[in-house]
Amino acid sequence: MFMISDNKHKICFNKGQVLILVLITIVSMSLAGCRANNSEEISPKESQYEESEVPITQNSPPLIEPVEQANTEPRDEDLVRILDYIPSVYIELKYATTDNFTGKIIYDFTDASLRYGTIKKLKAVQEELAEQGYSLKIWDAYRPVSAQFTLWDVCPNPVYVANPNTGYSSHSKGNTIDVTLVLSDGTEIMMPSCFDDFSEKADRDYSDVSDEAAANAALLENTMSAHGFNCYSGEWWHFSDSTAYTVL
Ligand SMILES: C[C@@H](N)C(=O)N[C@H](C)C(=O)O
Ligand SMILES: [Zn+2]
Repeated sequence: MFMISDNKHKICFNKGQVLILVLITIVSMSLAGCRANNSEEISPKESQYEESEVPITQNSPPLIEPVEQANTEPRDEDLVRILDYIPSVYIELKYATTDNFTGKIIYDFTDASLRYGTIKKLKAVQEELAEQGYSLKIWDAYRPVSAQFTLWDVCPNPVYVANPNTGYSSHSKGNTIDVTLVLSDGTEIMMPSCFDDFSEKADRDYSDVSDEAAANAALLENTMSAHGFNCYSGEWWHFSDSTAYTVL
């Protein structure tokens, strides 16, 4: 027999009751411990953090991050950000906005990327143009195959959009750009047509545009050509590195 007492009360327990009290105390303490451990694992703060770590979309370019390069020069076939190597170039990716012939956002990234080997050639173009007061302005560079299907759905004309059902656009190989010419301070100049103007003004026969537009288009074409780019006859803005790569 056990007894607990204060000035006014006395409570007596037999051995069985004491044993039950001890068991209840042990079970309560271990349940409290479990709850404490679990609350550490699934605290709201941590679960929110994990959700924000999943921003990758299927359209993201398969870029080689500078950190992976460990201060060494990339390999020619590495897909890298153009601005990391040619910071003076202007970039306005039309398919990252609704300001393109589809009226829709075609891909969800805003970094323009190309093969490093192609960027080296483009850098030489930019330097030569800068000496004359001009700069490149890039409208499109690496383009995922999924984006090509979207463009083809809206404009199934192989002169203006490469058919992804029968081959790949060279944009999806990371060695091709859609580019125009501007002044070094970014001022627009006369060119044969707007981007993706799918009319006769788009081709490289400049006899149907003003002398000024023809001269500017010729300067862009000749400089790109001199540094190893092939100039697509159907679109004055479309250039491919003469070095071939596979689809990414
Ligand atoms: C859609 C246009 N900007 C373009 O790049 N056309 C060529 C032919 C392509 O789709 O590769
Ligand atoms: Zn193009």
